[in-house]
Amino acid sequence: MSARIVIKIGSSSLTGDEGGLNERAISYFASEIASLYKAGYEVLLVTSGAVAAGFREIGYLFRPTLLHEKQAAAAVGQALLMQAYRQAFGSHGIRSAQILLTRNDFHSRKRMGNASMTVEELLRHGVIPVFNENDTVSVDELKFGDNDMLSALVANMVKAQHLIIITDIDGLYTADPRKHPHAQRLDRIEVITEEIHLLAGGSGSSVGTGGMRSKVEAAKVATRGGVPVFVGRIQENGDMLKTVEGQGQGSYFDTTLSSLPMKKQWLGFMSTPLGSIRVDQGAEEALVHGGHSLLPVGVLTVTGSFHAGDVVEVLGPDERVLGRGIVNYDDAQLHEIKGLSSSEVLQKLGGFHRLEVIHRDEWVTL
Ligand SMILES: Nc1ncnc2c1ncn2[C@@H]1O[C@H](COP(=O)(O)OP(=O)(O)O)[C@@H](O)[C@H]1O
Ligand SMILES: N[C@@H](CCC(=O)OP(=O)(O)O)C(=O)O
Repeated sequence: MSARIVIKIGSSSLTGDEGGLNERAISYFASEIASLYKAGYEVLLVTSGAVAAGFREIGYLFRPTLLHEKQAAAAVGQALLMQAYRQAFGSHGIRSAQILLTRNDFHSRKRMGNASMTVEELLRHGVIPVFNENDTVSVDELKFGDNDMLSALVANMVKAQHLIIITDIDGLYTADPRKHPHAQRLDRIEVITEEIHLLAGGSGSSVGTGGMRSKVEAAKVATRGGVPVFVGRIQENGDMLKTVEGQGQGSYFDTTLSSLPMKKQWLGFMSTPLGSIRVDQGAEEALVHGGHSLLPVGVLTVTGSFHAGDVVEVLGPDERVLGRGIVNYDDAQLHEIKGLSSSEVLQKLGGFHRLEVIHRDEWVTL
């Protein structure tokens, strides 16, 4: 199988503050992608830009901020975006296809399976799948918002060899260089620590959404799924191939030593938690560092309404998210047994129940 590359292009690289599509940029990116394609890579594109491309045509003076206005602008702009890519790829003899997804589609393993089969079929026929969020049906609380996370989930779904996130800046700096001109670029990031997260700020332009923060989040998800990530800029002929070969202008994020199997990727990054469980310091230590299961004795508080088998989020004593797991009790039972020792739980519920609240095999540290 030839190497698979997922490329994400942000709004800031495709449009200016005044909106509308920069056709020159699209044809440049298409020719760079065509060079990868012709070199034998399987390419998948995740593109933003629908809202930015459409808002002027609909009559808004600035990029809208209200959900229904963004959705209307995206409905106009998505067609313009696909038309531009279709033409640009077509001039290199390459066909393209549109795939619109929502966060919800990743929650359901069945829908993800269908999306994945469609993508495989397109690739088999040499067609480049072009993804964006399905803005019309995404509701605020379930939106990707920016496409960085969408690109990470797509990269994991297709088991890509690289995720290339193209933006308007040449990588992650020690601070936003628009505000801190002396900031230094980080060329290689082996582990995405809390400090790395703190370096990354929001968007610097009025058309971009997530800024560097959402790119680092996305890099974390992709690298934990075994996909190395590049975040940076391309601007000259041949830059895309150079970037894939490790010579790009930007930051490279290495994969983690033990990448998560698909089941745990789903649990950690795609599932919907139906409640949360706050645990004490000892339980946090056991779960996060000790590789142990969560026992009732460590549970402090329980929120939400869930059944055994559902996904819940686990918080530390300070309410920081520690991870997610599949819970073995429903919320009412858990309220009854929280803080109890194992023998007290056995007395209360009898010996037929699994003792662990979350088994370590069904747990992901985030
Ligand atoms: N530490 C940082 N290093 C580099 N860029 C940063 C940093 N923090 C914030 N940014 C901002 O992130 C912007 C890129 O994100 P964004 O505007 O969302 O682009 P895109 O539309 O490509 O997703 C940069 O232009 C920059 O202003
Ligand atoms: N789905 C939206 C993405 C919004 C957006 O700005 O994303 P990004 O440029 O990746 O931060 C669109 O196409 O306009």
